[in-house]
Amino acid sequence: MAGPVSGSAGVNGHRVADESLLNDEKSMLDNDPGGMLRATASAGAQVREAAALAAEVDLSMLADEGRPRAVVVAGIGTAGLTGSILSTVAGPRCPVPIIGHRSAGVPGWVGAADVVIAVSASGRSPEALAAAEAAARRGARLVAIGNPGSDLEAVAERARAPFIGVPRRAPARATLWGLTIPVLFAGRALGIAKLAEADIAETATRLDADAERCRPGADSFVNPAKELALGLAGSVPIVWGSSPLATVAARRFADTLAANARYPVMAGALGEAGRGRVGLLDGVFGGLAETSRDIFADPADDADELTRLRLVVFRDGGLNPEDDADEPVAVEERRADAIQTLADRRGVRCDVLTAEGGSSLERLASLVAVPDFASLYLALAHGLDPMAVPAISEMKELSNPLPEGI
Ligand SMILES: O=P(O)(O)OC[C@H]1O[C@@H](O)[C@@H](O)[C@@H](O)[C@@H]1O
Repeated sequence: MAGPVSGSAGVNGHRVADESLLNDEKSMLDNDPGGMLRATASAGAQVREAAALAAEVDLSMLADEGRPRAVVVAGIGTAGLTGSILSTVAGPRCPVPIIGHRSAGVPGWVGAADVVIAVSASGRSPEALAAAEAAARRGARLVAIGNPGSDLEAVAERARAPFIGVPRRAPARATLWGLTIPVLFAGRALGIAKLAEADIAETATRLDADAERCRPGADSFVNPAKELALGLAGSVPIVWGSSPLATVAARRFADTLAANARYPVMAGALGEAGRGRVGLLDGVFGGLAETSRDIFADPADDADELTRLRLVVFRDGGLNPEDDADEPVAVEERRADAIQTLADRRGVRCDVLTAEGGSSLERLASLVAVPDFASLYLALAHGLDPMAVPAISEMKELSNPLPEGI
């Protein structure tokens, strides 16, 4: 296997994924100095800790004035994803619109009849801070979630708004569960999301069990995350979700594959993809790659050359008949079967993950846990530190205004 290369701009790694890098637990931990594997394995603990922290905060004032006109979940990156999770848990019959807002401030219509949930793992993102400030200015009910002692806590305090402090022990993207649970508590206090204690406990237990199956010491033939990562290696991953819940998990996988493993990914809802994006199965990375191959070429020669699509389908068996969704489960199921048939016809390999569990929170967790680990193993197989992402820091540096006087 070729050694690591130094790419332009000081980016180092192996161009071709090296499975052997996933065999030795100690060297994997050495190559993950920021502890992303450990942080990801703490998902179950994050759920329990965040539930305990959220339970200590009096959220009753959120419901004081009755049902809000709308709920805005403001935050960027992983914090922003919590808004989609709240929508999923609230379900298709939620009587109040839940709007994710992923840029600074709040939408222009937000006023005293609305609730703003401002989320930031660091408690420092300009987007969440501006949202909390704007909510307070406009007289909207506010709850803020993030790192204790942060600017966000100070804004909440000034606004006399509840603040749920979740200690930041890892980058935001490895703190998804610590941020999600308080957002769901706020949704429950508002009467728009059902969240039974048993659902929280079962979700935490499932995340623990998945972390155990995906632990660094478990070899790739018994470790579903290593298996998924190695299958995706060298491909262009396409991740489609069969239902709204599965689509949230698909988007999460795209985020972690891009940030941790630095792979280009397309992700979205299968229903919508079927009317447009599915066309990519016919192109140079899909069916055309198969037909254009020189049949006399040595397969070993083009193994590194030919970049192919790899489809990942997240299926949500839709176990909650009470959800009473607009689209019958059978339609989703047929569509998920169809895409697998189509991929097969084009010679595109396909991985399928099917949600498990009784509550929507647990089903979501069952589609997030293994892919989260897979994104880390894919990074490690390329010799990349899954935590330090130079492009994100450089992007921040380049887009920050110069200090005055320079
Ligand atoms: O959750 P906070 O701390 O506001 O960060 C929001 C986002 O910021 C970006 O710069 C990245 O670090 C993302 O991974 C993160 O989700």
